Amino acid sequence: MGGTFDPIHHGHLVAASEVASVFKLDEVIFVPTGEPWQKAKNKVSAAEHRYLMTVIATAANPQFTVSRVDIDRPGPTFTIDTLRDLREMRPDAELFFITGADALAQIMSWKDSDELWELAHFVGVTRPGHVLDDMGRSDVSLLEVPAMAISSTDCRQRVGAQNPVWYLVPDGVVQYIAKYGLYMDPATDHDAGTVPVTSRTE
Ligand SMILES: Nc1ncnc2c1ncn2[C@@H]1O[C@H](COP(=O)(O)OP(=O)(O)OP(=O)(O)O)[C@@H](O)[C@H]1O
Ligand SMILES: O=C(O)c1ccc[n+]([C@@H]2O[C@H](COP(=O)([O-])O)[C@@H](O)[C@H]2O)c1
Repeated sequence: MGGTFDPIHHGHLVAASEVASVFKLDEVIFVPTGEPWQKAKNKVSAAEHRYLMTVIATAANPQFTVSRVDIDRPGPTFTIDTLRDLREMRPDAELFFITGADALAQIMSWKDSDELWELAHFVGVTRPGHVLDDMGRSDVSLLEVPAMAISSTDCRQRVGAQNPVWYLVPDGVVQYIAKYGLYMDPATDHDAGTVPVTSRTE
């Protein structure tokens, strides 16, 4: 499952869990984007913060892992590169790409969108406020997941307005946001505080 995860929230986790169960997946790899080129650059938190929040949020589930492929690859993040890298790392795996209704609706604007379908099976999940459409493709599956009307935008705005994000994001992520002072000033860049250094492996 790819995402900017700024921050990761329970909508992401419920969607991943439901797809894993229905499609009997061995593992769900969360892949935080490096530079999400379709989002305003100065409005996205440092990749290390987003990566670490994703690690914290997924730590309790043995089926969930986090990959650095997108944040370690320089330049804008394209899913075509994500899937090629994952395929190289896991040549025997059958890949599924989990995406919400809003992201799926944009897929034809993604880089090399014609070639994406050969690299993975796409699973589009329902998301409150968005229409889920498989674009008539047999290589896209649609899945209704428990409705979680949560967005990262809303979580950031709540922190900026000093409203709680408890139970919208995992507890450890609430604490991480407070520790590094993320999203405190909605008028400025999210990249507040010192970015922790992590090792550059998968
Ligand atoms: N509440 C949700 N239910 C189902 N899918 C979701 C939900 N929130 C996000 N997704 C999906 O998860 C993926 C990553 O989303 P992303 O990290 O951009 O979160 P977001 O909440 O949409 O962020 P933002 O509000 O900053 O745009 C996308 O495919 C998106 O459609
Ligand atoms: O490949 C592209 O051109 C492309 C353009 C926009 C988004 N994506 C991917 O879609 C996923 C969700 O992105 P986002 O911006 O909604 O967090 C994430 O894995 C992104 O890398 C991919």
